[in-house]
Amino acid sequence: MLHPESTEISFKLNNGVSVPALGLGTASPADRFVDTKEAVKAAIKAGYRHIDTAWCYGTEPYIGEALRELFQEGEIKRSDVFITTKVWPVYWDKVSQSLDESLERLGIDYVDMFLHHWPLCYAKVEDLVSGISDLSRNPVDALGKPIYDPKGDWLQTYKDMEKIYLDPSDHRVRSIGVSNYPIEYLQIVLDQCTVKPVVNQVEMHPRLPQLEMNKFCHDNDILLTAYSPLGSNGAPNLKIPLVQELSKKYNVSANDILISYHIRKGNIVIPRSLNPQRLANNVGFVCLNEGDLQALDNVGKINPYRYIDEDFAAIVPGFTGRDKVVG
Ligand SMILES: NC(=O)C1=CN([C@@H]2O[C@H](COP(=O)(O)OP(=O)(O)OC[C@H]3O[C@@H](n4cnc5c(N)ncnc54)[C@H](O)[C@@H]3O)[C@@H](O)[C@H]2O)C=CC1
Ligand SMILES: O=C1O[C@H](CO)[C@@H](O)[C@@H]1O
Repeated sequence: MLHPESTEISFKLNNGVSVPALGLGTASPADRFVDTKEAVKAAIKAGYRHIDTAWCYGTEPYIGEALRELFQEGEIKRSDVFITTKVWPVYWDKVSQSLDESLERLGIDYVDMFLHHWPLCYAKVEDLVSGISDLSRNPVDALGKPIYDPKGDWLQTYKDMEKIYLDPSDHRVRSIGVSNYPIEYLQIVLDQCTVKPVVNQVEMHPRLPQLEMNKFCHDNDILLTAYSPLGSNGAPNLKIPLVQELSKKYNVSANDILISYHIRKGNIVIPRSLNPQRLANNVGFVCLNEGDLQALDNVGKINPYRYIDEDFAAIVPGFTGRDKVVG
């Protein structure tokens, strides 16, 4: 049976904007920031039309360089590519400034999707102005404990994003959404804000199937974006026995199974790779059947496992703040 490639599938956000289902993740390790530029170029040449980044990743300038060259070479134009960036909790009350910094680094004048990265508020630290250092991104005290802003209000960040989105003279964002919001926080947004988030970007894969979140979001016309679909560093999810089994059954890569799992459920997915060959080879979409999807959900239904569960996140319901463990 013929299927489109994952790069050819798109969804409609609740504000009517179209989003390619497959995006390129760009939380590259610090020693490979520079390789992000070639990865973006390779991804675009492989058919990707969606790039996920964030102020805190430090990769925006490299993505910007790639885009500039792609535009100059006539490979794509700005409107052909969907760009997401995010506001980090140190900028919880400086949303407009964060957006401007991201746009400048990316070398573009609007983003397609602007997300609130985490519903928490960090304190500002002195070296913030000198760039994205570890401390400016994740301020900690002498004991290594996260320093939150006692006056912080995470909902204020979303409300400030709304103001930008709703201002008819401000064209910097085409849609706004959230990330790492538990259901109870999404409900607060639905009750107290005007603009419904277009997505909630959360960790999601067979070991963390997010079934309740998936139902809540789809019932409320919010898409999910699955981050760390391969299990983050080292791609441990590729080794899940059922994923291996399905890859044999459908004669595709394990990567294609993990990506198709989300797209088949109507969700966006943003795997990361800096390897041009993998980027080109891993765009196969498999129309997994209901039984396959349920079996994949069952992998983590009873004992869900988060790969991204950092110290600072412990104050967000559902996160424990334990150190990251790559399983
Ligand atoms: N909103 C948020 O808080 C978060 C968002 N993200 C976003 O999601 C993206 C994806 O998540 P990540 O945690 O980066 O991990 P991921 O689950 O995409 O896995 C990346 C790892 O898999 C490896 N890999 C990729 N393709 C492979 C293949 N075919 N075979 C073998 N290994 C392969 C990569 O080299 C890398 O080590 C990020 O880059 C970022 O854009 C990630 C974490 C948190
Ligand atoms: O997006 C993100 O990436 C890092 C981990 O890779 C995490 O802290 C943040 O949410």
